[in-house]
Amino acid sequence: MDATAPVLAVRDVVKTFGAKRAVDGVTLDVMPGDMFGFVGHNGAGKTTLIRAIVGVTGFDEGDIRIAGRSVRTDALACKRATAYVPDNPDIYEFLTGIQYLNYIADIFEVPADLRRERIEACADRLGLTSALGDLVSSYSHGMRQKLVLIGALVHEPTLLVLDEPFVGLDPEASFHVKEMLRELADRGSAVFFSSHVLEVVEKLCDKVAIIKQGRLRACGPTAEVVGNESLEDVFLDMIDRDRRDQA
Ligand SMILES: Nc1ncnc2c1ncn2[C@@H]1O[C@H](COP(=O)(O)OP(=O)(O)OP(=O)(O)O)[C@@H](O)[C@H]1O
Repeated sequence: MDATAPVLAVRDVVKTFGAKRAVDGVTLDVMPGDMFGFVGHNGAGKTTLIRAIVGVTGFDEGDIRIAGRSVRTDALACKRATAYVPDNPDIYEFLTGIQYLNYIADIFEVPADLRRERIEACADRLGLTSALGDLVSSYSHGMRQKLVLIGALVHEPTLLVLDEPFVGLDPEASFHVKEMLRELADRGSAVFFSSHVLEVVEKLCDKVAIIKQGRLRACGPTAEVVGNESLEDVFLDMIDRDRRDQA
């Protein structure tokens, strides 16, 4: 993989719902090794952009490239390089945890010994090993979240996209997930995730983008975006300034 080429390149992307411009001309690059945090208020456009990136929804204008390939014209290659952890981990309830993981590993053609090794390591770390034989229908939200995450890591994606990955996780699981994401990025993959937990984003991410009403209001290395303030201060100042400008 070329370390100087973006794993994810979003260019002037617009997504409309009727008259609403949910994503309004967003451009950003996520590089190999990046932990990239995507923050914004409720309804700002985070999930809409994430869905466009992973190819579960289309978009009206612009271009999205994953490892140099366009999600419009080379969708399958893009999907092969990507793992997606949605905010609502609705997965096949009639499968057991291990059946689900083997299903994902089959799709991504992960060899048997490698998948066993990865599944064991991740499940042990997240405390899910003893539940892998149980039906997904018996899992709590947090257990489903962990299972989807293990499924995402089982094929060592070039790009991992997560929507609110820490919601529903207990503090210990949250700690391990942060470590696992960091380790994936350290191996050269790119991690892009949305979160409302600004402290986590500030601590974990080397880059951050702030979206408001579909437009990027800040984007770059976390240290530069934050300056001498905290990410929370920057975010709240932005909202205050906008309120004053509108008054
Ligand atoms: N399927 C849809 N049909 C119509 N409008 C939609 C649809 N999906 C999203 N929107 C609108 O697009 C805008 C952006 O929504 P989106 O879900 O991307 O926000 P978000 O930043 O992920 O919010 P949250 O933090 O609450 O999850 C909102 O105004 C929302 O109402």
